[in-house]
Amino acid sequence: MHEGRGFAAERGASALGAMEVHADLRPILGPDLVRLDPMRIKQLQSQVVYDAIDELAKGSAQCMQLRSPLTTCAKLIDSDNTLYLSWKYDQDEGVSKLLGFAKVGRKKLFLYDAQMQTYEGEILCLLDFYVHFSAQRQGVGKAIIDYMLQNEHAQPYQLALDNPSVTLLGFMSQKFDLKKPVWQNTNFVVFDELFQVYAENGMNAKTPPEGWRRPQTPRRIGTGATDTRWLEHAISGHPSKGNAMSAPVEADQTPQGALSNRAHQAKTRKAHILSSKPLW
Ligand SMILES: CC(=O)SCCNC(=O)CCNC(=O)[C@H](O)C(C)(C)COP(=O)(O)OP(=O)(O)OC[C@H]1O[C@@H](n2cnc3c(N)ncnc32)[C@H](O)[C@@H]1OP(=O)(O)O
Repeated sequence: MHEGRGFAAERGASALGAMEVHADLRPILGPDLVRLDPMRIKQLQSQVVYDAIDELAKGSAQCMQLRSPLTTCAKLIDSDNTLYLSWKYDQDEGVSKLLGFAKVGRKKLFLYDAQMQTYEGEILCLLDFYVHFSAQRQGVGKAIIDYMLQNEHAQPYQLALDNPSVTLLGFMSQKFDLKKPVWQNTNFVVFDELFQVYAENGMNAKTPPEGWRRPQTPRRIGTGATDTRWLEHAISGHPSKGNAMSAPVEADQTPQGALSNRAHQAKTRKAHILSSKPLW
């Protein structure tokens, strides 16, 4: 426990329970489900909260066997991503407990459907999602995602998942009835429903959503020339804010990290998931 900072950051299988802060965070965080965009995080000006979020995010990295966390407050402040945090104040114990979070951001993705038809659009991406192990399977994750979707004005099938774990795919199947993941070569996963809704609506493929323009040069993805469609449900965002996929990849670049970086993890996880019998 770091007494000077007023929080008890447990690691691994400690008995402390969810990430605990020996302080009442209600005046700082407000409600127990909270949307923290970069501006809000900057305005918090609370090292205790920053440290607590960073510790919780380390738990996520440990779970995914990553050498360094994908989420830190410092990185968030410098990004276009938003953190949805679940926490609670325990009056009896006088501690605030950080239970879990989802980090989302909008990215411009090129996607294949199951028939290898390509699509292009800005998609709401689930980039990091974690509930402390002591609070898992109690509805916290579902509450975070519901709150996030409501705030982002999105439906579950409109989400792209960044390198999802088997648990996350099971969660999406069980809680949102999304059972047909379509793996992309970028290691994002979208769901078949995304393309079905597009097809059912019979939209004119030549008409991009508002705020979009077609690529200036024809794109070639993989080996074949592609006929790119616009995703009807692409969410318009802020192209000027650098949501493009050319943004730096958060991966451990050291030689030791090479084997455990996210891309490597994703490849092995994807191979494992695709070669396994479905778990749900
Ligand atoms: C894009 C990415 O971030 S990929 C990484 C996703 N994160 C992880 O895999 C980290 C480890 N897992 C977790 O942190 C959590 O289990 C989460 C975030 C996936 C879900 O949060 P929870 O609070 O447990 O979710 P919630 O209680 O709302 O729903 C539980 C459902 O999730 C799935 N689930 C959660 N834990 C498990 C588990 N250990 N084994 C199998 N399924 C599980 C099941 O579908 C479960 O439904 P059930 O309990 O009715 O069987």
